[in-house]
Amino acid sequence: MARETERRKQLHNKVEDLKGKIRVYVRVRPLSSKEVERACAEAVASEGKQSVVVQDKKNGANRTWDFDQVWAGSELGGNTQEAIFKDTGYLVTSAVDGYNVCIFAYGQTGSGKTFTMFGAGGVGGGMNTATGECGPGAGVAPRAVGELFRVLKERQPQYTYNVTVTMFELYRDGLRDLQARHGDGAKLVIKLAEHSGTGLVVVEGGIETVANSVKDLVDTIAAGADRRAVSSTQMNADSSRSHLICSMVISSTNTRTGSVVRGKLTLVDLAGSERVGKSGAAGEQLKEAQSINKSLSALGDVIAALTSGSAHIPYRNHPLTMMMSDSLGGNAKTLMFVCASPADYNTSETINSLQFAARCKDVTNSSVAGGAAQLQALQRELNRLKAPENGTAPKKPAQLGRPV
Ligand SMILES: Nc1ncnc2c1ncn2[C@@H]1O[C@H](COP(=O)(O)OP(=O)(O)OP(=O)(O)O)[C@@H](O)[C@H]1O
Repeated sequence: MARETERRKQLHNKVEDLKGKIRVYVRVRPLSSKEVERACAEAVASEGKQSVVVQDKKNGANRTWDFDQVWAGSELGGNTQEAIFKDTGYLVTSAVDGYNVCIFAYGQTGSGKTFTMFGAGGVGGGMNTATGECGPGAGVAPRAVGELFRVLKERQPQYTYNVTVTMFELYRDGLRDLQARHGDGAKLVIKLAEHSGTGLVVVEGGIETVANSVKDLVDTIAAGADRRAVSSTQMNADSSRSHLICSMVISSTNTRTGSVVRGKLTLVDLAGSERVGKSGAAGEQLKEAQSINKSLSALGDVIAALTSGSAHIPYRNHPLTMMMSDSLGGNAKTLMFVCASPADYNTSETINSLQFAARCKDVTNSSVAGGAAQLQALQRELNRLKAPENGTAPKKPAQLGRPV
C-alpha cells in the first residue's frame, strides 16, 4: 500500500513535469461596462478549449494561438472561478509533496488578474473559513488555501505540518512587507536560494507568519492584500500598481522516520502592463507605469533565457525576477494565467500579452522529447491507481522533492 502511494505520488509529479515547465492558461473576461459604453466589439474568442482567436483589424486577419487551456466569455459559457481552479488545484498537492510551485497572473491593466487570483470581494470574500468552502466568486488564492488544508488533513497523522506565509509587494522597484504595519518597515534584503541557507529565496527582515488553519492563512493574506498600493486609472477603477508576491512554505515531517520535506507555493498577482499614452498616466502614475513595464520586461528576459536554454538566466536584473527565481525554471512547476480584455479597443495589448504567453509556452516545449505518448501512458497508470476499487486513495506522501 505504501509502495502504491509512493508510486501514485511519483506519477502525479511526473505527469505534471511532462505537461511542461510553464503551463499557460488564458482567461478572457467578459466586456466591462466601460467597454460596453464605449461601444467596443468583442475581438477575442476561444476556439475549443485550447485555442484563442483574435481579430486583428489592423492587419486584416485573424490570429490564433494554442495554450494549455483557454477560457473566454461569460460564466454561463463556463468561464467561472470554480472551473479555473479545477485545472489549477492539483499544483497545491505538488507543493505539499516538496516542489516549488508558482501561480502567477499576467496581463494588461484591467484585464482580470486580481479577479482571477483573489476573486470578487477580496481574498476572504465568498469563503467559509471554518470549512474552507468557497462561494462562486472566490479566486485562486482562497481556493488554494482551502485545498492546501484539505490535503494536509488527509495526510495526517502520518505527517505533521508547518505552514508559514510571507507577503510582499514590489512597488516602483522597492520591496514592501505587506504584513508590516505602515511605517514599521525593517530593511528588506532578497537572498537568492543559493545564498539563503534554505534552498529557497528568502527576504531577510521580512515577517513570516505561522498559519495553523484556513482562517489563519486567509486572514493573513486578506490583511496583506488590503495594504497593497491601489489607485484609480483610466483603465481600471481599482488598479493594482504593484506586484504582489505571497508565498506559503509547507514543511512536512514524517512522524515515523522524522524526515522533512519542504515545498513552496507562491501566488503572484503582477501589476498590469499598460501603454502609457493610452492609459492617460501622467506624473506619479506615469513613473509607476514605467517602473511596472520595466519589471515586466525583466520577467520577459528571464523567460526568454529559459526558453532558449541559455546557461545564464538573468534573475538578478530585477527584484521581481529575484523574488520569483526559485519558482521559475529548474524543478519548479509554474502556471501562468494570461488575462485579457475581449474588446477591440484593447486588441494590440491582447496580442502583446498572448505573444508573451506564447514565449512562456516554449519553456514548456523544451522539457521532454516524445512527451505526449509518455504522458498518456503515465496518466493511464495514475488513473488506475486512483480508481476507487483498488482502494489506494492517496493518504500519505512519499519522500519526493528536496529533503531539508
Ligand atoms: N472573469 C471576469 N468576470 C467578470 N468580471 C471580471 C472578470 N475579470 C475581471 N472582471 C472585472 O474587471 C475589472 C478589472 O479586473 P481586475 O481588477 O481583476 O483587473 P487587473 O488585471 O487586476 O487590473 P490591474 O492590473 O489594473 O490591477 C474588475 O471590476 C473585475 O471585477
